[in-house]
Amino acid sequence: MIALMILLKMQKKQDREADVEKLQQRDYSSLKDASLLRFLVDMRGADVDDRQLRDDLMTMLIAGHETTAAVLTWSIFLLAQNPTKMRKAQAEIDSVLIDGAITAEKLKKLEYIRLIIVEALRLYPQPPLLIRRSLRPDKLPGGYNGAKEGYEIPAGTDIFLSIYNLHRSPYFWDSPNEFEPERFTVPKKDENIEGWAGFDPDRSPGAMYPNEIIADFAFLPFGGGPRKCVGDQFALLESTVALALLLQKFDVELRGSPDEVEMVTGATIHTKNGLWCRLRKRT
Ligand code: HEM
Repeated sequence: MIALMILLKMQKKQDREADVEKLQQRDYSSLKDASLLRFLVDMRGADVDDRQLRDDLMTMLIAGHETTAAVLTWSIFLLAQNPTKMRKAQAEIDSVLIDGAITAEKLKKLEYIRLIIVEALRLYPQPPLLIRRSLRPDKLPGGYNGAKEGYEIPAGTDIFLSIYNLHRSPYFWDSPNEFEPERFTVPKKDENIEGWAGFDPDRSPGAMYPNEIIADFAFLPFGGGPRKCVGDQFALLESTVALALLLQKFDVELRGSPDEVEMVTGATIHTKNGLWCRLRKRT
């Protein structure tokens, strides 16, 4: 943290010497010290205090780093227990990444890899809880099997939405605890669940992943509404590249039983003692 504060001071000092218009037109690709911190300092201007900058940086680190690390961990955990699905993923990778570097075009074609990642987010949502505080008194609808008259919410109430439970609810999902990336390719009717419109990919044509609109908010891998994740597309691309490059080169097995990999929850769901694997180079 001290190192971070020193870095902040150095970056802010440089800004005082630059003029504002030049800052706004700054070409980051040609900058010697291009970094997220540099960008935040530029955009926030000289008035912002160190605490705010530190908080912004921590938000980006936690929001963008822990979450992506967690989804990759659980994707590997699930694949290692499902060798048939791992081979299916590798067949897709082998047919798409034939030679040369990964390009945007090739990435688009790694559809099964993306489904694996979002299925891992269904089973292990990051974060597992979304939290809201009501600013005004409100009334929430009772929902399916809930109180007919709905729920009064006094001002100042903290509301915890368990996305973990929503994503494993038998109302919305067949075999909810099973790892089944293929489930997202099939539309699902509303199953007479009052207030739910079912799962319909036609609701968001061309979407990069089965999003909250397609699932009518039964699936919130990146949240929804005004506070939805700003990094969803980037996160999915980044995770696809990482997972594809790993599976292209290695077969992965768990070292030990899956039950030994205990979940610990906080801002994200992570493993208690890491995910110990045996990697075998593919021939
Ligand atoms: C797999 C990776 C990721 C997952 C699962 C994820 C998930 C989420 C979720 C569920 C929210 C909504 C939180 C809420 O409603 O309270 C959120 C917000 C946010 N995410 Fe992500 N995220 C990921 C990656 C990223 C990346 C890579 C970045 C930045 C580059 C990022 C930046 C943010 C920010 C800044 C917010 C707050 C948006 C706001 O409140 O206006 N996330 N993320």
